[in-house]
Amino acid sequence: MERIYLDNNATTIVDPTVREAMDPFYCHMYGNPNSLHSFGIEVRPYLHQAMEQMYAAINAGDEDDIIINSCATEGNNTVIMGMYFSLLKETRKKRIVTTQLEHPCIREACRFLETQGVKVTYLAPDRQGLITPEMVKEVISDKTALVSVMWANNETGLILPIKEIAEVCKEKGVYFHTDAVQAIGKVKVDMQDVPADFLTFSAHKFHGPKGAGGLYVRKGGMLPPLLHGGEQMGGHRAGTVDVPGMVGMGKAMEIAVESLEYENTHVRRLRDKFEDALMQIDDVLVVGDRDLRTPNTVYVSIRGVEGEAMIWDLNQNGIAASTGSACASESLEASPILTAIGADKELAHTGVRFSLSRFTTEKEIDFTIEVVKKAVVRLRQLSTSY
Ligand SMILES: Cc1ncc(COP(=O)(O)O)c(CNc2co[nH]c2=O)c1O
Repeated sequence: MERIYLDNNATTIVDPTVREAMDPFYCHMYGNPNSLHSFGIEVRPYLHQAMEQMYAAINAGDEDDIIINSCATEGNNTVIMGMYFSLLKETRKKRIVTTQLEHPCIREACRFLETQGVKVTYLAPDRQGLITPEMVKEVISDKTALVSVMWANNETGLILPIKEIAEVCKEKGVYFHTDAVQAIGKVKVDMQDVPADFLTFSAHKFHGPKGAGGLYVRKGGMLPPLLHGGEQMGGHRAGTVDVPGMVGMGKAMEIAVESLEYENTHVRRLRDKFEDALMQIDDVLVVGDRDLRTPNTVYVSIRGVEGEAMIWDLNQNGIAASTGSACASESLEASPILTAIGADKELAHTGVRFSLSRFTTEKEIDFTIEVVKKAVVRLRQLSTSY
């Protein structure tokens, strides 16, 4: 059988339709959009179309901004560092509230600001693995400059109550940022319904190209640029625009929103079929209520089976999964989410994440179920603790 890719929360295949849309901008229409001659002018309508697709995909207001950048790591750093230079340095607002669930690019940016004298609160998830609006309300003060909470967790797929958290922040007059990397294309993202001030996304998470990302800034949101230089993106992000990347991201975002129904029916059905099969195995813990998770993700702990050992076994059978965020896959620390929900230390090291996509087939899921069952038997026989 062909290799099976079940690590879509790490990155996704570029949709062939997206690739087709990108192709002309490598060797045919390759001008710099800032150039005044025909080579530059001819690409601009395609960038405008891409912007229109992105605005429509998240229902952004006409006076809101979407700043095109290289990835969500850049977008998240732009928000965190931008807050520091626009608010934290100059005003009495010296605090940031975020969570222990965030991706390393949020946590590490906050840790850097702590070395600059900023006080950061890292909220711990509850026993269900969630951050609640009440938790945020409790720690917000008149010194809080920014609250940053991810829309959906990359390891477990757990969806956080972003609308309610954004409403708490609006009521308190505190800027709110959400990292929506794992939400776009999986749940509805509507900026007229969710009063977030900033939102970040990354094209390679929804079948667009790697190296393209976006930062939504609601009208009136002031953020200094992270990258200084030319006048691109209205001075909000210097650097020659990645034309094929931006065209690809716009097309991918349009398709991702059109595919929401498919993700939440067909992909969800395959995920649930896989999860039901996992639950037939003794001493297995699946993190989070499946109705509170993105439709493509299942994070499972199998007692007596080290996460890395399972990943190796799967890989030997041509199946790609992960122990969690690839950005942190080298760290052998226990998962904070498993620790927070009360999983014992042994279980907290056994997490394996499977993340499907609209390209996953039922045949692939059926094959993976058989491989996992055999791997559990084999690895438990080798275990000294099971
Ligand atoms: C929630 C979240 N935020 C930010 C990022 C960083 O995005 P990038 O800058 O485009 O790379 C990721 C990537 N998450 C993962 C990358 O590999 N496995 C993952 O779970 C993510 O899942």
